[in-house]
Amino acid sequence: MREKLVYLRDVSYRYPDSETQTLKNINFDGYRDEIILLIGPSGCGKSTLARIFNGLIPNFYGGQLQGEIDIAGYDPRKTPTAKFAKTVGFVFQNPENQLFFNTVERELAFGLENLGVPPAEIRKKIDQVLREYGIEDLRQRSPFELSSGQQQKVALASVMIMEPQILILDEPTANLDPLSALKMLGLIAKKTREHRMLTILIEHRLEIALQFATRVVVMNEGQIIADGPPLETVLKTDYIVGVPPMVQLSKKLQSSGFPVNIDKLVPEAMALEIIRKLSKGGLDERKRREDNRDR
Ligand SMILES: Nc1ncnc2c1ncn2[C@@H]1O[C@H](COP(=O)(O)OP(=O)(O)OP(=O)(O)O)[C@@H](O)[C@H]1O
Repeated sequence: MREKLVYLRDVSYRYPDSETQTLKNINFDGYRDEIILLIGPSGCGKSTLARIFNGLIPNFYGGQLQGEIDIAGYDPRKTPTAKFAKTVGFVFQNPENQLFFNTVERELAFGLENLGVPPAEIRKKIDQVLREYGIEDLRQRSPFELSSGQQQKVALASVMIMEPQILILDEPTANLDPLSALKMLGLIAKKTREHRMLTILIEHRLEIALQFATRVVVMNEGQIIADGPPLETVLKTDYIVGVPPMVQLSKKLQSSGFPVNIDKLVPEAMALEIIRKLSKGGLDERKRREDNRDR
């Protein structure tokens, strides 16, 4: 049976000075091994929902939070945010906001030191993480002198060194070029599989993110309006999100009676599928002509 790590029932939330609810009747379950892509128009409540997952709501933001909540056994209303740190890793859109120390090495050591991990073990873990994320050469550098892409990697590494069960990423590729974004999300997907985490990804770059997501959740005006397999769910809700051209093309082909089955949103896969269908159609047509001639 799949292991449930997040359980939300009828969850609503209102910020302290707000007159309206930002989240309304949210029902959401998240399981180990999932990469959930959370999408929806700007201001629909994605980051607000993410702040419940890591306990910043209500612990830091206050406000009125209602409903049943279980985040890996914790209710954020009864658990201090610091206690979430080992269980829920969070990478912000702007990594600078979560880097505090004068060297990358210190940055990576901080969380483990707080947990009382012995120094020799911390050193071993730092060596391993620096290697895994390809940032060995940054060890003694100041995080504040690094490029945005390098900072994103350090922020992710400093979260992953804690071996969280749940990883929340709020636009982790916002400052990256397309190739670096692809590599970053590829790395996150690999780590999700290796560490058997639940990863929740808020990301506007759908054409890249859809290649890695195992499920898509769509929000609008504080509510979840669709939840299911990635392509199917995006196709159903294209009036709300910026649908990548590849998805639009597959939808157009489908509605023209030419369904194509693609599981990867890459031109090569789409081209192969179309060629396969066309040549099959071509063969069928040749056979029909031959049959007619033989009659
Ligand atoms: N600290 C806050 N206090 C009051 N209202 C807030 C606060 N943070 C966000 N909001 C409001 O809550 C609503 C949802 O914001 P949120 O940042 O969750 O949306 P989002 O879907 O993540 O948007 P984006 O894609 O632009 O990041 C918005 O109307 C926003 O103005």
